[in-house]
Amino acid sequence: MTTTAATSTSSGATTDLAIEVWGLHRRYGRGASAYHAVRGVDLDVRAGAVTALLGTNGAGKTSTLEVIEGLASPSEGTVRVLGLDPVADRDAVRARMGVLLQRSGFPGDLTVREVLTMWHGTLRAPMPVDDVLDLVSLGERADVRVVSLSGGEQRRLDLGCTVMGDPEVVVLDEPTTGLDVERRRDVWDLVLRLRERGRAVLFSTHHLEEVEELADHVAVMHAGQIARRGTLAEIVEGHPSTVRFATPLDATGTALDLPPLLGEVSSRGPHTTVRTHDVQAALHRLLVWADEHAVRLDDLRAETASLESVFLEIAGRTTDPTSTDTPTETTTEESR
Ligand SMILES: Nc1ncnc2c1ncn2[C@@H]1O[C@H](COP(=O)(O)OP(=O)(O)OP(=O)(O)O)[C@@H](O)[C@H]1O
Repeated sequence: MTTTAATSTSSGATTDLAIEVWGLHRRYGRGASAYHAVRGVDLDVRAGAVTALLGTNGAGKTSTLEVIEGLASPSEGTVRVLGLDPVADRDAVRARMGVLLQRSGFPGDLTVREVLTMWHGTLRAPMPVDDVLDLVSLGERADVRVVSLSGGEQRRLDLGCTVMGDPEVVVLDEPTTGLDVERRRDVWDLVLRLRERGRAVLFSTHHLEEVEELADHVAVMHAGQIARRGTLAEIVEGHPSTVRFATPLDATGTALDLPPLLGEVSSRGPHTTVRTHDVQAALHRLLVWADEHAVRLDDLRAETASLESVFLEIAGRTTDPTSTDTPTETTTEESR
């Protein structure tokens, strides 16, 4: 069965947006000591697509997801899940949304099968317990008590409960935390299967490779805001590539004058970095210049823009291995 969630807008038109967030703010506490964790987030999550909320620790991912999950009200802004308010219409939304929290609280003395059977009883049209055990590879652990499960097994049990009701919308807060590489891949497969079935999946993560593997759309969150969003290609597009090399010196140890290199050139300690939108031309100019001047370029490296370079820049760091040094010079050379 493949279904696509379609919800009605206020104008009566249908949309394939399963989750819509406009101008979301979330503050903890009141008055002068309030902490403003989410600062004007807009987000769309489509049916039949996987959306990643990628962010550093404390970026505000969980604070945002909790509002979408109906566990907290927005301080400001609007959230709609399948066209409904997840707090005011909580019962209607919960029947159609599966949620994986960062931590679950199943009683430790219940077995895996007992937990799944208990959860089964709370859902309208659940999958059989044995199917869920297979789906999350816990068949052989069915009679083990929750307290004796490893962290990864507990995570898979949580995930089993999340998908047992075959929800139209699935929200996963860091679904692969604590899982080894093999189990992480199992979760990825599960997410992709949900997408094939037309489900809308929103997950938060710190893992770049998880985003690259799974996400159709990415929202990069930092300091309570969405710093960038779009497809992976859209996010990376427009971000400069880098060329790095040990700063060439003359016999007296003075840095040689470089040719125009089609980008922003900066020197940190013994290295020079060029950030450019035309890495091939910049490299060509550099190598021709080095040949003509009989200069050897040590530690020469070229790196095209990637999700990692975008993410690290947003997080306020750089991929430059010499970045702990103090910058000594920055010039923009397009105009030369
Ligand atoms: N109940 C709370 N009271 C006060 N501050 C809070 C509360 N919950 C979260 N915060 C703060 O809000 C900010 C955002 O936290 P949140 O858990 O949403 O971030 P996150 O992106 O999910 O981080 P992580 O990846 O580490 O889970 C953090 O600075 C956090 O300390």
